[in-house]
Amino acid sequence: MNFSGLKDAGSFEYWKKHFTDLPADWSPGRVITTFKKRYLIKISNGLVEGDLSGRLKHNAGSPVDLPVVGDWVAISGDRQQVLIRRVFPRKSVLTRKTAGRTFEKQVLAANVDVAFIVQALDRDYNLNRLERYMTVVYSGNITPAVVLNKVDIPEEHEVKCRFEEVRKRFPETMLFLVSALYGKGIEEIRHFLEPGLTFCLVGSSGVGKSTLINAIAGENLAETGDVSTSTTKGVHITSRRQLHMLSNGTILIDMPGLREIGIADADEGLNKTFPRIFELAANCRFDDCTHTREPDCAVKRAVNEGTLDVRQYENYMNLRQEYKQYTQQVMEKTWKTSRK
Ligand SMILES: Nc1nc2c(ncn2[C@@H]2O[C@H](COP(=O)(O)OP(=O)(O)OP(=O)(O)O)[C@@H](O)[C@H]2O)c(=O)[nH]1
Ligand SMILES: [Zn+2]
Repeated sequence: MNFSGLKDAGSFEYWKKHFTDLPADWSPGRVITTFKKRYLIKISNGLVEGDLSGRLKHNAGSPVDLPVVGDWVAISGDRQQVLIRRVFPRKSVLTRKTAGRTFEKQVLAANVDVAFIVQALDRDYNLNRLERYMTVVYSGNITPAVVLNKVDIPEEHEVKCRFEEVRKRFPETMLFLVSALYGKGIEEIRHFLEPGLTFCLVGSSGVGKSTLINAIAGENLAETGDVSTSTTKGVHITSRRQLHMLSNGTILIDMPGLREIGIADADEGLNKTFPRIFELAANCRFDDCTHTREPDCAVKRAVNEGTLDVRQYENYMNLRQEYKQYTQQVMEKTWKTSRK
């Protein structure tokens, strides 16, 4: 397969090895955005629009198997009709349980290296929600970084306080204090970006993700979502889930504000987000301790002794419960389907 000319769509070394024996007329590409049932794909010499091949649609076990922004795919055809033949194995995924009472898993983006979790230092700031996002990001095999935006709004001491709070909770995680609107902290973020890697921005609506993308890129990328129309036959993209290729070789994926990000995959994510609880749990008397009523529970003991923040414990228990509910529902659904 010819990967040359795709460097600006991200590092593809990982996928190269998986796809050495594909038909000669297939070529690689990366999904830039999806709209309705069509896909915009970056290929070695430009952008093309494509559909799913019948076989790919037919073989997809669930919507999770269909391409999303960031996916590396194999395509065939010419510019008249491009078909996506295969989705390459994903290195990482940003997933969530879909909003509402359904228990569907939704893949929001694939092959993201680093996720900037953006919170605004106005009413949006919430440590519990930050832990929720951390869990989702870690679970998807993505490295988190935290951006506290709108530092121009609160008093200086409040900014400092929030900074310390997040730093203390996540000492290993990159943390940026930013005012996207006034350009503060943008240079630090640019410095952190790495050519070839894929970054995405997640966070609630209105925290300033689009403003931040534009500030980082130094141009208005996120507002209109336009892509080079000369190579896409004038397609106008309105999707907010879009991959931008910056001039320094970094890839940035813009995400719409998420009202709700339910926990779908979490085991690893919870352990990484709450490493202290994970460590403590190793000393509980029972291996399957639920850290509620069992005797000799090291987690509860730490809460009672004041060495583990009770708020952190409660948030952990909530997220864990949510994850359990999700897996239970999935199991029930699978069981019902298998009996049909
Ligand atoms: N004061 C202040 N306002 C900001 C800052 N960054 C963004 N805003 C404002 O916050 C509002 C929302 O910004 P957006 O960039 O659209 O937020 P978003 O996260 O992309 O929102 P969604 O598109 O709904 O997901 C706009 O009015 C911005 O001008 C900042 O650093 N300081
Ligand atoms: Zn326990």
